Amino acid sequence: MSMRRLGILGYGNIAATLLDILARDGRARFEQVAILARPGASERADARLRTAAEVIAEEVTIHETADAFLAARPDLAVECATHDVVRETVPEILKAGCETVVVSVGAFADADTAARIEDAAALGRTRTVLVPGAIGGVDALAAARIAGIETLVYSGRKPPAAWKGTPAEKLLDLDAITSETVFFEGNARQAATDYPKNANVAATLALAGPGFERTEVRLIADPGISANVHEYEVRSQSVNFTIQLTGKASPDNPKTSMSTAYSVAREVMNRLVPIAI
Ligand SMILES: NC(=O)C1=CN([C@@H]2O[C@H](COP(=O)(O)OP(=O)(O)OC[C@H]3O[C@@H](n4cnc5c(N)ncnc54)[C@H](OP(=O)(O)O)[C@@H]3O)[C@@H](O)[C@H]2O)C=CC1
Ligand SMILES: O=C([O-])CC(=O)C(=O)O
Repeated sequence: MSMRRLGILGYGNIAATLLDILARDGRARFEQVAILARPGASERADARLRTAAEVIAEEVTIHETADAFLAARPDLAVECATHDVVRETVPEILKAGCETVVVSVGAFADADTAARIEDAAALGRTRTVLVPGAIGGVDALAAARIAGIETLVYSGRKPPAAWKGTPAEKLLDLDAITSETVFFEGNARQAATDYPKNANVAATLALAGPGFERTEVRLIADPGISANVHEYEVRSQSVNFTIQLTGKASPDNPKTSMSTAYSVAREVMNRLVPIAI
């Protein structure tokens, strides 16, 4: 296939895991892997990503500006950074005509960001692809949306440690709770806005399903589990279904399910193989 240069925005847990997965899988071989790091952080990115990237690429380059990243002419960019990167940088990448896979899907809860991304993709005559990430069943959900969705109720349940550094800290004592505690009930727009590192799934379900306002979300801290449990129930004109995924937490980031990086790897691999699935 013709994908010779891979670009990665971000150098954290998902970026590192993605490169490890591709290196272990062995099918991916690139002329270049170009990485966009935060200004001043290229040494950290280098230490974290270079070894695995060198297994799959002839050349590995680390850049600190979008212009320098684009000068590497990536055939595909993969965003695995933050909502800010989706808002500030992804439009530039798209305008330059580079297809971009986005994992920080919650950024689309901001209507202005969503409009900028859409305009940028049209200007660049390319597209952005939102990965399912930590959730599954997005194919069935997006198909049901065409028929008409009546209700979608989602709950995201994680161990208390995964909610550290979020507004949940002000709503409950994460170190002291002894039973599962629902601390957020609202729509997907509010969830994705208030919990940018923990409610990307809510945004994905909203975008594939009935929209941000009509996607009902419950967020739960549960001291009785060690995994990230995502569950949703859909009622639609064509199909009703319930899905539950128990995602193992990433060793490097308990907020992020390990399955997310595999979902991104699938998206990349599907551009390298003759039969995509
Ligand atoms: N769609 C889904 O199902 C899921 C989505 N996610 C989302 O995926 C994203 C990545 O997750 P994860 O890898 O676990 O998070 P990490 O925090 O481990 O990694 C994020 C990386 O992005 C880097 N970064 C921050 N700002 C910039 C910038 N301006 N330019 C380049 N890099 C930048 C950070 O650098 P530094 O360390 O210097 O801050 C960090 O290395 C998050 O937004 C997360 O919310 C996560 C799980 C599921
Ligand atoms: O990785 C997960 O379990 C889901 C997650 O963080 C998110 O939805 O942002």
